[in-house]
Amino acid sequence: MTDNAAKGYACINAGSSSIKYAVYVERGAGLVATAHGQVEGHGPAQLRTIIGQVESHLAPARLAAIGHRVVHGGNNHAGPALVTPALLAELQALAPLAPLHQPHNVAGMEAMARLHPGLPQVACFDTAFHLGNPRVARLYGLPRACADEGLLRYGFHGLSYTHVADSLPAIEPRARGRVVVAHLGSGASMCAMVGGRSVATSMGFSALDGLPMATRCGALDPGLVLHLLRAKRMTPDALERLLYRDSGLLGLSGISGDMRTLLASPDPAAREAVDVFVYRIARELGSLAAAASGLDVLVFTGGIGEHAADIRARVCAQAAWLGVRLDADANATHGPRLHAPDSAVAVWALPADEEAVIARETKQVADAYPS
Ligand SMILES: Nc1ncnc2c1ncn2[C@@H]1O[C@H](COP(=O)(O)OP(=O)(O)O)[C@@H](O)[C@H]1O
Ligand SMILES: CC(=O)OP(=O)(O)O
Ligand SMILES: [Mg+2]
Repeated sequence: MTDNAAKGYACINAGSSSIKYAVYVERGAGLVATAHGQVEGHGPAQLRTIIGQVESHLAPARLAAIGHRVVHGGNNHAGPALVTPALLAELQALAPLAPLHQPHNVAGMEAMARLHPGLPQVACFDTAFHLGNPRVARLYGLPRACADEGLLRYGFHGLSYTHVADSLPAIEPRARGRVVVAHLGSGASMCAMVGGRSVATSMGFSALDGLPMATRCGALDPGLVLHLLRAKRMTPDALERLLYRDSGLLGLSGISGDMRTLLASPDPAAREAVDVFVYRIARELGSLAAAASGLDVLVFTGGIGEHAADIRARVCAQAAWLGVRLDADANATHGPRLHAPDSAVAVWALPADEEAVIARETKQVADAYPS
């Protein structure tokens, strides 16, 4: 292999339940995916599997850089950044704010640095897409000093929203209007975009806020947290476990955090968990439409958003007041165009492809790096 070989990029997306990965190689002026995959869990064995997959799907390209999804970038990163020892320390310090993600994001970087010392690695931030939200959308009703310390809304799933913002103009004439995207996966959030930019989002300071998720609680009254600390004498660790791992669809159903399992279950508790999920999405949709001053386009993405026709139908039925009308046949076959001819709102189901955004951002940063 020579330096003239095309450049290849490995993309690593450590989510809460699994690691997704992809290999992209340069072809002409663009990037083409040669592999896309997912491994359950986050340990060294999973990283070894990914490394094997990357090596076998790279040739004849040479590995030019490795890109990582990083869930929390704090306030300092409005775009992707080269991984340095200082950046790693900064990302580690943010780990308590994203305990299901950040430790795995950092572990992936450290493992790849051991395997490929000197190879550029790039951090691609979920938070970057929302950093330009208006200040009123970022502030909590806390004393000003709290905001000055960084106690603000950040928002996540930004790589997925970037992918939607990038793909929508090719298929939807009103893509640059008032768009709400529902990213419904193991983690779930929603984002209002105007002109292709985020103006508000359902997640906040941490990836706990907003919608109930597979195992996370979603928005809570902070008074309830105080009650758990005081009256129930919960330790911070026990509280973290309750809110991040034992709540959401899993906690509500007592059965599973996996939507497929719940939809297949006749158990009333499974049905109620799904009811709460749908209800909260519909309420958040109204809130985000208010933040965007209206609704032109609604996009569903993520594992549930792409594949669960029943969930989409129920959310859209509750959004009839906004002018949403679904084409039942198109919805049953996952569109991607889902709206009926008389719908005031365009509705789409689009695949989540965070790895495509990681590849593009990684190339952009690595190309500027002296090799
Ligand atoms: N055909 C389907 N019908 C309903 N739910 C589905 C379907 N396929 C996947 N899902 C759900 O998607 C969720 C996982 O979404 P995904 O975006 O892959 O998650 P992650 O956040 O881990 O990346 C799970 O709840 C799973 O049950
Ligand atoms: C931010 C977040 O919740 O990510 P994921 O959906 O990958 O768990
Ligand atoms: Mg995900």
